[in-house]
Amino acid sequence: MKKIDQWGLEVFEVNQLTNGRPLTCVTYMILQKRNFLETFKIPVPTLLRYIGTVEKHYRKENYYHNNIHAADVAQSVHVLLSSPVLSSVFTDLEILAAIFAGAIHDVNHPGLNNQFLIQTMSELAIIYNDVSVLENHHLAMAFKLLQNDGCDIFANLSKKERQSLRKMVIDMVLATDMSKHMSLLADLRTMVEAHKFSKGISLSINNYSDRIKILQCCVHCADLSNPTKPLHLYKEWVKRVLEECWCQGDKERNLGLAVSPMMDRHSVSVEKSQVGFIDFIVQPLWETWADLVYPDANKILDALQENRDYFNSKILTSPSME
Ligand SMILES: COc1ccc(C2=NN(C3CCN(C(=O)CN4C(=O)CCC4=O)CC3)C(=O)[C@@H]3CC=CC[C@H]23)cc1OC
Ligand SMILES: [Mg+2]
Ligand SMILES: [Zn+2]
Repeated sequence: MKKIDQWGLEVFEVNQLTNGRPLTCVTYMILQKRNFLETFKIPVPTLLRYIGTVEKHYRKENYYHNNIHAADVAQSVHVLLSSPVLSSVFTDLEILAAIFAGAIHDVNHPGLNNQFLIQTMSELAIIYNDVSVLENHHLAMAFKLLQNDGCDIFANLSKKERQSLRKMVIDMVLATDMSKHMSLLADLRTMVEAHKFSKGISLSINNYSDRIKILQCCVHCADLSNPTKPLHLYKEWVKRVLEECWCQGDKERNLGLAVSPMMDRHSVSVEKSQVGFIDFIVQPLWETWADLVYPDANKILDALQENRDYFNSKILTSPSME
């Protein structure tokens, strides 16, 4: 756990070493490291009870959207917000909100995406009227669990702090809905461009909409950070996300629904889909983030490029190669 501050934490080892409680361990370590247990008067038993309950509400049967992914995203948010360029930009409350958002952002994920839940008129889609169905569910579940006996980790925050934290967490988790990706990226690009003109002035942002935009991008970057991690970790995440997608594809096929491209175990090219995912989604986002925190994310960008080249080199260019 000495590596809690490093990019590329061996989160699958942490899962083994903690008997399947990586989220509880990682969240405790991060809050302890940042002295947030004292700052926000969070009793350790309350934290362990709450985050332990949240961890239990992640579905272990999911190959990808499980408690290990949550631990990975929370820890990635922690490292991103430790970036020197961002030091003294955000308040402790904002950082607590972002780490909390990372920890709970996929809680009780059913292993199916919004499109499937909407198409099959699932109970969740009915409850949330087809709008960011999963993300609304994760938020509602996380805040509901706070009301369990002895679980209110924010009991000693002021009313104003609790309201502010709740709004920021809602804004951050709703922004992990991939349907918001393009608009979030466009806003981040606009801010980075504006910041370039105020060259030299450290990132000073005093309005909520700009501050929350950067925090939303931070959690979104963490959620899309698999391709920026050491290759052995990235490959494990690829295996897991495909297994989960293929299970959905099997359900779609059995229901006579159109099988989404990435979900069809009989047709997807693993390598091609990773190169496409990086080129269309991951690289543009991380390039913009790296611009914002220049030069702090350069090594992450290099790792992303190396991983892209690895998968690109594995694409079978001609049948003779097979
Ligand atoms: C480790 O590998 C992955 C990890 C997460 C995801 C997620 N994917 N998604 C969307 C699926 C549909 N999308 C795409 O098809 C993107 N894309 C192309 O444009 C060309 C090829 C390709 O894959 C956008 C992302 C999610 O919504 C998941 C939930 C939230 C965040 C990322 C997750 C995808 C991964 O590998 C493709
Ligand atoms: Mg999600
Ligand atoms: Zn996620």
